[in-house]
Amino acid sequence: MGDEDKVNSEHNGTLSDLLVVFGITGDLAFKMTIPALYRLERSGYLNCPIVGVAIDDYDDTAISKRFRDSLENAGEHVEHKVISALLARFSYIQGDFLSSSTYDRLRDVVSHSKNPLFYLEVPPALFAPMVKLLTEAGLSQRAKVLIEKPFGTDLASAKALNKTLHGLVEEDQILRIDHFLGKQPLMDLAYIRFANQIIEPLLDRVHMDSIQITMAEDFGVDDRGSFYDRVGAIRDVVQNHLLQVLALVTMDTPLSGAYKDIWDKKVEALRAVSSMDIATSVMGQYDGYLEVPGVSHNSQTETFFATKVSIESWRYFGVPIFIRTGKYLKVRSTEIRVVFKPAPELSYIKDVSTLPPNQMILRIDPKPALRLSICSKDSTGSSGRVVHMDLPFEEELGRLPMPYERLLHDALVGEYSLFTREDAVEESWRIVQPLLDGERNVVSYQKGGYGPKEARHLCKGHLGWQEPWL
Ligand SMILES: NC(=O)C1=CN([C@@H]2O[C@H](COP(=O)(O)OP(=O)(O)OC[C@H]3O[C@@H](n4cnc5c(N)ncnc54)[C@H](OP(=O)(O)O)[C@@H]3O)[C@@H](O)[C@H]2O)C=CC1
Ligand SMILES: O=C1O[C@H](COP(=O)(O)O)[C@@H](O)[C@H](O)[C@H]1O
Repeated sequence: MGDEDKVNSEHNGTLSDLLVVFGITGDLAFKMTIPALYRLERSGYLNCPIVGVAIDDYDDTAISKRFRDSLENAGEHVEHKVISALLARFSYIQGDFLSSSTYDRLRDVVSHSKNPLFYLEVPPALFAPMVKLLTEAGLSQRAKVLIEKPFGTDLASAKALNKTLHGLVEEDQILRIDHFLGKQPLMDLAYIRFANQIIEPLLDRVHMDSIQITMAEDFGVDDRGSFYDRVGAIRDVVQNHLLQVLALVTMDTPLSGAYKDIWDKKVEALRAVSSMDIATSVMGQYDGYLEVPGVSHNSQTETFFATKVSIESWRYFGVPIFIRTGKYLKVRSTEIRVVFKPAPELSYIKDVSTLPPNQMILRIDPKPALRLSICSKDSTGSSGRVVHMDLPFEEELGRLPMPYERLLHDALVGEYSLFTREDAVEESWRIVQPLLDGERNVVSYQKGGYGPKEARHLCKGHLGWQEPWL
């Protein structure tokens, strides 16, 4: 976020002059939105009034306490000047989201705004009814509506939700959030790819063996049992986060930096991805999951998922993409790993075949960084070995904004490239849909490893899953 972002620059979206956060007393607001707004205030990026709406009665004292508790929980050092400025621009409206009187009360504030931004961080069942009530109240004409995930629960419901919303507002008034897209390394990925002659030309079937995308978590579903048990890993993180990651790794160069051009290329990339197949997928459930409060005693929900997909394009034909994610794995790590084909085994460098092939790793979490693993020769002997060239982002490139800080800022200033269009959402449901329809075979796995052993076979003929780079 640079100074130029403070004004509506080349981004061609709308500069919002009011932010209304529906669900300001909720869990997501507590964990993410309030800290993000605080950071934006501290950086001087907030220029408009903010209204929070929820059902409980909150007076100024209760709001102030909620904000301070949230910031403390986020480990934020609270500066008096900053929190005072944030609270000064904040007001609270109490009301039921399903009652038209709430929107009548909101009208007074919204009538002073040319371009309001309505952020719906509310239970997903309320997305459509709330946009309808906003529209009936005459509040949506010049507004943008920022919608949390999940957007649908399968292809049919995502299409139905899109259809309902399109009956109320235009597609370009809707911004769908996926917080992974606000992670700095994923935003930098396009730059790293397209600004480097030594990287982009190598990302093709001639040079690449495969791509591995890993999102490993070393914790379980904890207190989210009843939510997670209805969702599972595929809906929770694959359909959205990991397919967005895949689109960013494989998309072609957008025609320009305009968000619509970027969206076009991402959708094109997703359209080329094969639908996932149960035969080349593994679903697992960690031992002890059934004892988590809120989880059904005979649950078949997957807490681990691994799969292989392919891309129907001249460029990537024959390059398998391996994707895996799971709770209670050995480490917390999210990374993209490009495995290159081995160098030819010439008599001059015979031992190169004993070394792992070159790899390029983009670590998204924790500690974003880029690594190139190359084969070199040990100066004390004649044998080869693998060495790493590492670029730690924060040290080299400066402070990284948190995803919600970036996304809320972008939504406010009209930079929409990090949001998701209807066709991208529907394409990603299309890709996972066979897994939702098919007969599921969920195998158990022990905590602290890398999921069920069955997942290892997926990479047969390739390098095999690599231990994440930590
Ligand atoms: N929590 C998380 O970590 C994440 C959540 N999300 C998504 O964000 C959205 C919100 O999730 P989360 O914050 O966890 O949900 P919560 O249930 O914690 O919060 C929902 C908010 O909406 C309010 N609310 C609910 N129903 C009504 C109503 N009829 N009238 C007025 N207020 C109402 C709640 O008020 P009250 O508290 O008083 O009931 C609360 O402020 C969901 O779409 C979720 O999928 C996405 C990623 C992560
Ligand atoms: O959306 C979700 O993402 C988190 C992981 O996000 P991260 O930014 O902390 O890596 C995941 O734990 C959660 O189950 C899911 O709902």
